[in-house]
Amino acid sequence: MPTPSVPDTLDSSIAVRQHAMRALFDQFDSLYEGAIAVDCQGRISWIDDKYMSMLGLRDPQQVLGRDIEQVIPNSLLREVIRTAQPILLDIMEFGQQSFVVTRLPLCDAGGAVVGAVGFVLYERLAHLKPLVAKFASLQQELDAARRGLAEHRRAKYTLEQFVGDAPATAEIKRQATRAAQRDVSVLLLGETGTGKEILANAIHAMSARAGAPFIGVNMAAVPESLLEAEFFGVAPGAYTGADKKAREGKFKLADGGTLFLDEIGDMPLPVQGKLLRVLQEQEIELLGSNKVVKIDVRVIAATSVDLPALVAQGRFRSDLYYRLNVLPIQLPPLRARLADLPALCDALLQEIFERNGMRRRAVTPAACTLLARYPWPGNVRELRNVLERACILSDRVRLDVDDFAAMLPADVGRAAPAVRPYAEALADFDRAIVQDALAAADGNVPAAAKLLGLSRAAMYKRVAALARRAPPA
Ligand SMILES: Nc1ncnc2c1ncn2[C@@H]1O[C@H](COP(=O)(O)OP(=O)(O)OP(=O)(O)O)[C@@H](O)[C@H]1O
Repeated sequence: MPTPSVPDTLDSSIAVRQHAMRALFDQFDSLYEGAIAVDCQGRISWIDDKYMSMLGLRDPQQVLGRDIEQVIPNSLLREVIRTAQPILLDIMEFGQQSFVVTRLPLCDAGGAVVGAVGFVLYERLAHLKPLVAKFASLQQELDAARRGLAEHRRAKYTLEQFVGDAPATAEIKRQATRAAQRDVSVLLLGETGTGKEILANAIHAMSARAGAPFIGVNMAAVPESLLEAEFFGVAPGAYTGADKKAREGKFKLADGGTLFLDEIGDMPLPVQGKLLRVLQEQEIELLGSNKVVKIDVRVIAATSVDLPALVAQGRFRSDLYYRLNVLPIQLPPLRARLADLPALCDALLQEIFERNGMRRRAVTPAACTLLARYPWPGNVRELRNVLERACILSDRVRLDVDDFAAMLPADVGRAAPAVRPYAEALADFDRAIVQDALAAADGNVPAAAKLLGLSRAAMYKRVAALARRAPPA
C-alpha cells in the first residue's frame, strides 16, 4: 500500500481538527446555558437566545453595543480582555442566582485580543451543583456575618433611651437634636455615668449619617502603643512576623459615619497631633505606608475631666481642644436632675428585668426619697448597679427603704425621715394631742375633753388606750 505523502497527511490532520472543532462546538452548544461576546472595549457585540431569555430580554438590540456591566453587573469579561487570560471556571452572581461561568479571550490571527466570550454553564453540569450549593451557603453565611457587623456598627441608642424630662434633661435633649442637624464636632462634657455615650449614639442616630457606621473608641481602654494603629490602620507588611496583614483603622471603619472618642482627655500628645491633622485634612495615612486615604468622618468626643485644666497644664493641645469644642454639651450629674429619679428607676428596672429575667420590680416613693438623698458620684451607672444589687438581694416586688439603706452610706439613711405604718404614725399623733390637752388642763380629764371638743366618755377611752400603749419609760 502506498504511504501517503506529507501534504496528504497535513490535509487529513486539518480535516480531523475541523471535524473535531465542529463536534466540540456542537457538543459545547448543548452544554451551556447561554453565551455572550464583547468587543475589545467591553461592549456587547453578540448574545445568544438562551442568554437573552435568562436575562428576561426579548430583543438583542436592547443590549448590543452597551457596556457589559450595564447588563451583567458582575461580569469579568473586561478583566479577561485586560489580562488576555481566560477564567475557565468561576461562579458569578446574577440577581438571586449563582451561575458557573467560563470566560475566554478572543484573539485575532496576530494574537491581539479583540474581545472576549463568556458562557454560562450551570444547569447542564450537574456535578458542579454541590460546588454551587456550597458556594451559595457560604455566601449566605458571609452576608449574615456582614449584616451582623453592620448592625453592631449601627448606633445602639436613640434619644428616647436617654431617660428623663427634668428641665436640665430637656435642655440636653434639645441641644443634642440641634447638634444632630449640624455636621460639626461635638464635645460631650460630664461626670462619669451621666449618659455621654448614649447621647453620642443618639446624635448620630438623628443625623444625616444615621445609615453609616457609629464607631466608638475608648481612649482609656486602648494601650498607648496600639492607639495609632487602632485609629489609622496598618498597611500590609507594615510589621514583620505575625501581623503582616493590613488592618483597617477606626477612622476608615467610621467612613461616612461618626467616630465617638470617649475619654479624649486620656489621648497621648503625639496622637493628639495626628488627630488634629486628620480633622483638618479629612485624610489618614496608614501606619507603615505613606499612602494617604480620604475619609469623611464626624467626630463626637467625650470627657469626664476638666479639659481646659489639661490644656493649661500642657497635657492637652489647645488647638485640638478648640477644634473639638465647636459644639459643647454639658451633661448634668444625676444629683442636679433628681426629678428624673423615678423615671430612671423605672427604666433601669425594666432593663434589668429584660436582661436578667429577674422579676419585674418597682421602687416605693419612700425608697425613691431615700435614693434622692445620696449624691450619686457614679451617676446613672451607679444607680443601675444599686438597683441591680437590690433586685438580687431582696424578694420584694416593691423595693423599699430597707432594701437600699445598707447599700448607701449610713448618713443617707439617717437623714431620711422615719417612714412608719400609717396606723402607728396616727396613734402617735393622737397621743401627742391628748397629752398636750391633759397638760394644759393640769391632768383634769373632763377639762381636757372640753379643750378638745370631745365628750367625757370619748376622752376617758383615749386616756385608757394611751395608758395601754404608753412607750416604755
Ligand atoms: N439618661 C439616661 N437614661 C437611661 N440610662 C442612662 C442615662 N444616663 C446614663 N444611663 C445608663 O448609665 C450607664 C452609663 O451611661 P454612659 O456609658 O452613657 O455614661 P458616660 O457618661 O459615657 O460614662 P463614662 O464617662 O464613664 O464613659 C449606662 O448603663 C446607661 O445606659
